[in-house]
Amino acid sequence: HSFSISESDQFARGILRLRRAVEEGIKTSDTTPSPERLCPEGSAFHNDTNCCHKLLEQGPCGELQQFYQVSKDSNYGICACMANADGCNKMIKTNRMILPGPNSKQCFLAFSQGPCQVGEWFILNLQSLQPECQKKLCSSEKNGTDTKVSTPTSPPETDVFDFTMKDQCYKTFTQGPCPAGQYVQFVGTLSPYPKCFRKAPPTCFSISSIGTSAGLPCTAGHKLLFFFNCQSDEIFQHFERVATLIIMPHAMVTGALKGMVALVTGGASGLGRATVERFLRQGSKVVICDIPASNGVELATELGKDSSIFCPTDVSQEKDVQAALSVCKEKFGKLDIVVNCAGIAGACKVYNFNKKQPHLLEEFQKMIDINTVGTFNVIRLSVGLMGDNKPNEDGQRGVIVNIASVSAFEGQQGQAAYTASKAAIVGMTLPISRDLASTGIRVNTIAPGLFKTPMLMACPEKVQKSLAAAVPFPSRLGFPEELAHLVEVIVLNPMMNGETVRLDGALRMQSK
Ligand SMILES: NC(=O)C1=CN([C@@H]2O[C@H](COP(=O)(O)OP(=O)(O)OC[C@H]3O[C@@H](n4cnc5c(N)ncnc54)[C@H](O)[C@@H]3O)[C@@H](O)[C@H]2O)C=CC1
Ligand SMILES: C[C@]12CCC(=O)C=C1CC[C@@H]1[C@@H]2[C@@H](O)C[C@@]2(C)[C@H]1CC[C@]2(O)C(=O)C=O
Repeated sequence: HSFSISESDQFARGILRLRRAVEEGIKTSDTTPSPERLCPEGSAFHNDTNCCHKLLEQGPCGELQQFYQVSKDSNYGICACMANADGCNKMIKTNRMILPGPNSKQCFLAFSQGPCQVGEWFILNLQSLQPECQKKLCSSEKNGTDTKVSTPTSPPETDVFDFTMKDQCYKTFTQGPCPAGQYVQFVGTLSPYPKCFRKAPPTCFSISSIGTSAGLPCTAGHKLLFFFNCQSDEIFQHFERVATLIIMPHAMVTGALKGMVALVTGGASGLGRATVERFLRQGSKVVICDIPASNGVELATELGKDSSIFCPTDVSQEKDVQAALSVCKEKFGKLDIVVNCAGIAGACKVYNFNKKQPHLLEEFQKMIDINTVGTFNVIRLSVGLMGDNKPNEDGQRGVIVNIASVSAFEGQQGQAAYTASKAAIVGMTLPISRDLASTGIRVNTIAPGLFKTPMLMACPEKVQKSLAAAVPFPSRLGFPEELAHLVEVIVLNPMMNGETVRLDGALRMQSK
């Protein structure tokens, strides 16, 4: 028999089959290449595992997929070869060490599958080059003749960084170079040398690409997705889902909005902020409108002054919106997209029979003022600027996306004001789209269900849980990024006009 094994990503399995065949005494033809030679370019065969292992960038450890760990207070390091090749479950054990120092013993936390279990401390002994595993943490007691025994109270932080992408940080959810549950930050230019944090540092952010398991804390074969900004736990939870789902098409960066200019109200928080970040990732410029007390200034600085700008705006005020539009024109020259995310919520019954107190009229008016009048105000003023755009081949000059709520259809108890304010947005969508049709401006509305944003997080935790449990599938709160994805889809689909779309996991809200 001769075997022809393609160099696909199934290569590892192919080799195992070949080996088994050889063991079973089936003769291979003379032309059958050796397993070593079957390894695709960029990988190397390893006898310990019977697999081809992908090669990483040459790091200080040599040829296989490796991690290099250096203790906080010395140059002592260990190379742990833990290439877990596709289709191959075995780990290559640690077999090399770089110990450029005197005879020494030192404690390390095993953070990858090396000779010790993850989470165990081990002592490196230069003479034997064999680590001893210790169930306990290192103490300050002297261990052996030579002395340098660190007493880490937290896992050692590496101080060598090298990675292709910009600073980023995410929580490890599988056993990677940092223990699960800790945050990892990659910095630098060449290879995956991590820094482990117990908590995310205050600002850690940035790339937007899909990585693979190679060298990253994700199980082999899984894809790992990096998002912009990982300041909040929401994003980390998102990562966990990505790891289990393997792919997340809605997070792909396509550059589809390149060259466009967008104005997002309520852009400093929650759904608005996710939309701002997505738009920037997809190549557009963004004017972030939010109230002066928001963190819009810091956000725009963090996201980049060339492509974003914050305008302090109360959407219900004509002069504020005019000022934001002037800034938009001055800085970016035009306006293509408006997303009306600004909004407030609250809960108050129409009459409190215990206190004999009616719903405050000002409260009702304020809700309508911001949610409804604000949305209308931004639309009526911004279409003037959009109308100046040169129409595209479809005659389109701009797109408006409003954010209402499923409350517009199923308002809960205490939601008279909020529901009225959102139902009005749904109601105005069609007539405004008709008003603007001849100018080539589309208007659509999204009615979100329950999304994990500061607005909903303001509810008691018990309420959040019961609200999330009421969502049929997926039975959880939505991620702001999922809403932002729909905004982009609406912007990109030229036939989508005059419509309100629910995004709610089939939720139909109950009375309370
Ligand atoms: N989070 C959720 O479950 C849902 C939210 N929505 C709607 O989505 C929109 C965004 O809400 P979230 O991101 O969840 O809340 P959020 O509270 O995180 O964000 C709302 C933003 O609007 C800003 N804002 C409030 N009043 C403003 C004003 N007068 N002018 C300009 N900006 C103002 C706030 O400062 C804040 O940054 C709101 O209209 C909300 O009603 C709808 C359905 C569900
Ligand atoms: C009324 C809710 C739930 C009960 C509570 O303790 C507090 C609330 C105030 C914020 C409301 C809550 C719920 O009705 C869902 C909405 C209306 C929330 C504000 C946004 C909200 O998530 C939404 O619009 C859902 O469609």
